[in-house]
Amino acid sequence: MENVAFISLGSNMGNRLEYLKQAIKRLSHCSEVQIEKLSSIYETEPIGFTDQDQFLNMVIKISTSLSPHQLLTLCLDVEREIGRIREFKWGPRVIDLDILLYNKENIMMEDLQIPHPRMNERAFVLIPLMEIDSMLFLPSSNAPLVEILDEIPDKEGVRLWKQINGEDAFAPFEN
Ligand SMILES: Nc1ncnc2c1ncn2[C@@H]1O[C@H](COP(=O)(O)OP(=O)(O)OP(=O)(O)O)[C@@H](O)[C@H]1O
Ligand SMILES: Nc1nc2c(c(=O)[nH]1)N=C(CO)CN2
Repeated sequence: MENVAFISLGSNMGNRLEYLKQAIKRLSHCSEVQIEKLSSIYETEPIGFTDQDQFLNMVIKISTSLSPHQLLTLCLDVEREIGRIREFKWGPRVIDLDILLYNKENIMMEDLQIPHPRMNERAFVLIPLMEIDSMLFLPSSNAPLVEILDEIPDKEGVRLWKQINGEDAFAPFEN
């Protein structure tokens, strides 16, 4: 499949690991998506709205024949199928899927911005993303993401929770 995308996953309600696993399984069941790599899973302090439970966060690399908007629709469908209910902005969620990067494209639409507009402020996104590919640049700005991560003050709030080395989408979840 000709396109490469990176997706951030997060969950801070219920069986967080199970929800991450379900989301990856549902993405992989799409014939136009191939899971290429998974980061480890990190337990992270909530950012933005802090009065909520800690998250589990990770990032996955996929290859896909879906367009950016088709990929967004798939991510929103997966969130809805798993049972995400949006009560308020940045509130608790069983699952959240954010498209971080899609090839080297810059997309600025009302319902879709890629690169994700807040990814360069978030250690809970950049740490797992750099684990997958430390050579990534922010499209158009030519800024290496590893240097952007160095500038983020609060990296203590992101702690390794489950080391994942496999490139198989589910093996790391089975043990
Ligand atoms: N790159 C993107 N990935 C996912 N959703 C996006 C993206 N850009 C824009 N959106 C839009 O954001 C809307 C709201 O997303 P959501 O409620 O999950 O925000 P959030 O994840 O809680 O907050 P944040 O966007 O700061 O991570 C989605 O319906 C979608 O249309
Ligand atoms: N630690 C952490 N904080 C967040 C997260 C998240 O996934 N992890 N997602 C948010 C909105 O997308 C807001 N704050």
